[in-house]
Amino acid sequence: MTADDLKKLAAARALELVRPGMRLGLGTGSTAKHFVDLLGQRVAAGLDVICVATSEATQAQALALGIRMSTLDETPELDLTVDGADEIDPQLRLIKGGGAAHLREKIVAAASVRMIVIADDSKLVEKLGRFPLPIEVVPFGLAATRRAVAAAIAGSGSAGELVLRKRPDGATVVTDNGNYILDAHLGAIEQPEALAFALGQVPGVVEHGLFIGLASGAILAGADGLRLLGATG
Ligand SMILES: O=C(CO)[C@H](O)[C@H](O)COP(=O)(O)O
Repeated sequence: MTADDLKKLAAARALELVRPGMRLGLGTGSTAKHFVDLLGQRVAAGLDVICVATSEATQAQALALGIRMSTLDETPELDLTVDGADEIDPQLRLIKGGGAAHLREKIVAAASVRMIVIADDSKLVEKLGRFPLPIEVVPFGLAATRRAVAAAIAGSGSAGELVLRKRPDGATVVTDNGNYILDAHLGAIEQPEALAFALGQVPGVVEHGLFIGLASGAILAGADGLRLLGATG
């Protein structure tokens, strides 16, 4: 099985959690895309749900599939969000934002009674940090914010290079919210909670990709089948 087959397997298992009338948060990325595709098939067959997207890309995909879309202003509480992740540790702490969508993803997850993570099992790590930690920052004052972010990282016991995220054509990546992404190459994050707190104190940081205490469960697909972490019933 390819990694993409595994992502689809995890997405299909998450679809079993969906009930008629649910208010759903729809994640972003290649794994979440499978979930939205499968949900679209169920909607075409008559399932009635209302959804909030975590990115413009997911919004466009869902609308094209005929899924009824709402906003957090109209629907401020969601029953279930299904989203991918870049890394998942055994305590269900996550790194997200590889697709630059972690600000909306975090807002949507926080508005949800449950957040279920779907991924292939290569995303499961003992310690977060091998994947660069995305930090969304406002363009104004970038150099000053960057220095403050570096100081916050050092002060919370981590170290590593900060790289302004670029597109393949060399242009700076701009998020759906008009901001930039600094990717922190940290290697291993020994104290995720301390780092999350420190980054949250930096003016100019809009949101970082550490998701702590947000995921209720994870569905991980591997060559040996599905592995469930936390509450996935
Ligand atoms: O956080 C995300 C986007 O901001 C994605 O969920 C994360 O990057 C995983 O993506 P994929 O399912 O394509 O591996």
